[in-house]
Amino acid sequence: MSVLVPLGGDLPEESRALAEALRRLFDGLGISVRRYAARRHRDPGSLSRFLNGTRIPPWEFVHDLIRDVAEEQGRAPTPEAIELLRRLHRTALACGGSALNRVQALEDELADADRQSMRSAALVRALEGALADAQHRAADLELQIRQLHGHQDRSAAERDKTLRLYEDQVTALLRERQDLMEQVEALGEDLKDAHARRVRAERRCEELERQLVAAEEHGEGENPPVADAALRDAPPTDAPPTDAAAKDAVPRGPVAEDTEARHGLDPRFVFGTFVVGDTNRFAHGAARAVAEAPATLYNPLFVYGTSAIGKTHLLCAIGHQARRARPGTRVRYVTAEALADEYRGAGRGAGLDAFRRRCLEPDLILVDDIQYLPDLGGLHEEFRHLFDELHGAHKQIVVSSDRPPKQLTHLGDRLRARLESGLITHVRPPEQAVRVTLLRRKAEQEGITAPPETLDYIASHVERNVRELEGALVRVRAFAALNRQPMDVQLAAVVLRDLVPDRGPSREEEAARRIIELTGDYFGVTAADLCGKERGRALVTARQMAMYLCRELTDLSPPRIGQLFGGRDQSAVDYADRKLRAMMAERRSIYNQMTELTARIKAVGGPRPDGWV
Ligand SMILES: Nc1ncnc2c1ncn2[C@@H]1O[C@H](COP(=O)(O)OP(=O)(O)OP(=O)(O)O)[C@@H](O)[C@H]1O
Repeated sequence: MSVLVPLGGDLPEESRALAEALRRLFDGLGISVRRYAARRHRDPGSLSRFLNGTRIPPWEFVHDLIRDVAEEQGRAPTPEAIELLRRLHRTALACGGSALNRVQALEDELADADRQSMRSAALVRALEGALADAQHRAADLELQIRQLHGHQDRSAAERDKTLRLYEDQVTALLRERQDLMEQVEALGEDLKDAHARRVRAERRCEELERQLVAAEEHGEGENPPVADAALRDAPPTDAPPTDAAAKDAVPRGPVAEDTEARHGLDPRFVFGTFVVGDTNRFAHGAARAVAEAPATLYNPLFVYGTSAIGKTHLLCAIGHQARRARPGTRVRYVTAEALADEYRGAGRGAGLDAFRRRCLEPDLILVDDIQYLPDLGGLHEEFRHLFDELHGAHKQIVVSSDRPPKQLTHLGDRLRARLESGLITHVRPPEQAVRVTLLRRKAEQEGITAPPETLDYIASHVERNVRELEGALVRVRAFAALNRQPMDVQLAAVVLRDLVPDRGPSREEEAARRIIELTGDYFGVTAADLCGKERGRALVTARQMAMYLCRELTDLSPPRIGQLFGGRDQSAVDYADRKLRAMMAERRSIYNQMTELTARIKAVGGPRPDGWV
């Protein structure tokens, strides 16, 4: 029988809930903690801590336990049971508060995103194969048809004869060709969807990797849990400290967190922190009007523009303001991608009904990035019906996209017509004055002291994307700190040289490219693989080695190296550096490979002036 350890009274509720569920599962095994620990080669002490809620186990442990119990009882675990425990586990980690919990949660999430990315990649490959097959077959048919027509063209007498002879065949071929063309078109659409999904899954992986690196750095050596409240009440790192922001700011703390989780609005994105200029004044005005009087003026409101110019910010600001103006307003912010996931998970019958209820519940629904809404065999039509019902019930709909409705051809004419039926506003990349204000704010938040001319310089060189703009400031500051130099325009110019396009590759860049090629040759993969997104274990290690070598053997900055590796972030390069150092110290095989590879690179010779090769 299991040894039941009493749950501690002062544990966070989430850990208690998880521990209780684990204990119930464990009871299903009908053996003691000690025997189970021996069977699974685990420490009985930590097993007891998992079961009494004083430590949160890794997800693999929970998963193993589910499987063992199911085996013991002779039936497979239901997906619902697994999903329920998964949710409990995530919640417990999120509320656990320690840096270790956060790292673990991120690792779990990364593994999920990784699986999703691999599934999408496999789907893309399968669709590409099917599409190529269909196209070949269509070309084949075309040839056959032309040959038959050729027969017919020989002479009038012969044509009549051959026509009769081949008529059935030609008709059959034409029909098959028509079917194939339709198939090709459908496959092309599916492929586009799969590509988009894959890109998003990869972006998610990269984002999670960055967070993981940051969490690992932050949590190095840290084991004692941070107080829950302290963690949750901490202000967001980039919350602007302006008066306007403070006035608009959404109250934080456990209660606010709970409601944020439900309506999905980012607490930082309020009107008070939105900088208005000529390029977004109209969109901002429309957004304010909708927030003050939902479903009266512009319904739907459609906001479009390129990446990172404040669309999500505006959508969330509408949501916050509507809730503030009319407490009790039910708001929901959702990305098209999340909506699609929900639809996919809903299935048919009761699941679909629940999905519809959730969508129809809010008084104000904000759908971000509608261009990513896949059809999934019916979602476009479903969304159209939901749109009609929401609109008919005088509920406000706000939609964002990277292009105007006219160009959203894949959504179909009827859905597009609805998106066009309200007010359409275009947000353009911010002008210089707005960019400078954004930089000044960012500098204030981050405690960066930079002369105005440096901010002007950065703003005039990074024009199209606010994320990149703010990233540039952070990079200039980091570079200045590392080199103990003032943040003047000359230094900014050096750093931004890496970011500003239209330069031919420098000698250093050529050297890095050579390193990438030679590393690829060494591991039997191409340079494109190393700079690509595939994430097999062997490929990841090879990629990290190449990054490490670029860092060691060239003078390129980490951000520039990241860019050469398919536009990766500096954190990926830093992570590769740390990981490789650790691996070389621990594994002789890696040390040997690095030595051999370095020798090969040096032997081949290269363009670097100081003679490294
Ligand atoms: N005018 C602005 N005022 C204040 N912050 C802004 C403004 N424009 C963009 N930002 C900031 O830039 C970042 C990116 O903006 P946001 O996420 O809203 O972009 P987006 O247009 O939705 O991009 P994407 O299409 O890639 O999702 C956010 O931190 C946002 O607060």
